[in-house]
Amino acid sequence: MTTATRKAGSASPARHAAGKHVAERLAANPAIKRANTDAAQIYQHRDFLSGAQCAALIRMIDANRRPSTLLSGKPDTQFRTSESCDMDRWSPDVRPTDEAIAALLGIEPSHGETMQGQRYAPGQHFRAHHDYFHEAESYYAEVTQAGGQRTWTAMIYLNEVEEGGATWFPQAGIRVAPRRGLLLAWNNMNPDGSPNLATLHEGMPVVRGTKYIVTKWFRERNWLRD
Ligand SMILES: O=C(O)CCC(=O)C(=O)O
Ligand SMILES: [Fe+2]
Repeated sequence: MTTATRKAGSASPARHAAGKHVAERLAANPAIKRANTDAAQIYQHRDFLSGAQCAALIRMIDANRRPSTLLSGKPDTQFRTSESCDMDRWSPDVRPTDEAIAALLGIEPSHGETMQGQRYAPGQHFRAHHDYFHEAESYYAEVTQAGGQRTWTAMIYLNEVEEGGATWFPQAGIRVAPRRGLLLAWNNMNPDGSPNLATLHEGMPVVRGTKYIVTKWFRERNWLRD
């Protein structure tokens, strides 16, 4: 199966350019390892954050968590059972990490949505989904008004989980276990800038322990208004 056959929406020059630019930058970084698949562009960076930085973000998530929501407002409450926390991007505890992620990928910080923290207790999960917006969904026009389509996702595991909680890409055949400080990033688009079906992924249930991550989604254009 080639990536070219796995489209789920329109291509775009901006998405194509973002894919190429970021992939070239990551390929040139010796700290980055590409996952062993052609189905999607998936990358890892170990120890992207220090233990102290992870601990500070965990404290913030614990203090501000609320039930996670879904874009589509799906009535299925079992789809995403974790808790989330919107982080203040201008806070001195958040901004350096926020900007370091953007710099690693080579994307303007203004294309990034507000960083979110996620917390999964035993049994909690985020079922298989795409991070890009589906063109056929009723929410599409509204959510793409600021910034357009989502291009890259970056997430960082903030702690070790005793059992479970891996991030699984069933179609790309990649499974990543939580490890403190590990950054995982992927392009939600195909090289031509169309949504890549094979980026389907799932936050598998935590079995023992608690999983903490931060997630950052980037857009093809400015998401932040001046
Ligand atoms: O928890 C995970 O491993 C995946 C999280 C995720 O897919 C997301 O936040 O979009
Ligand atoms: Fe996701």
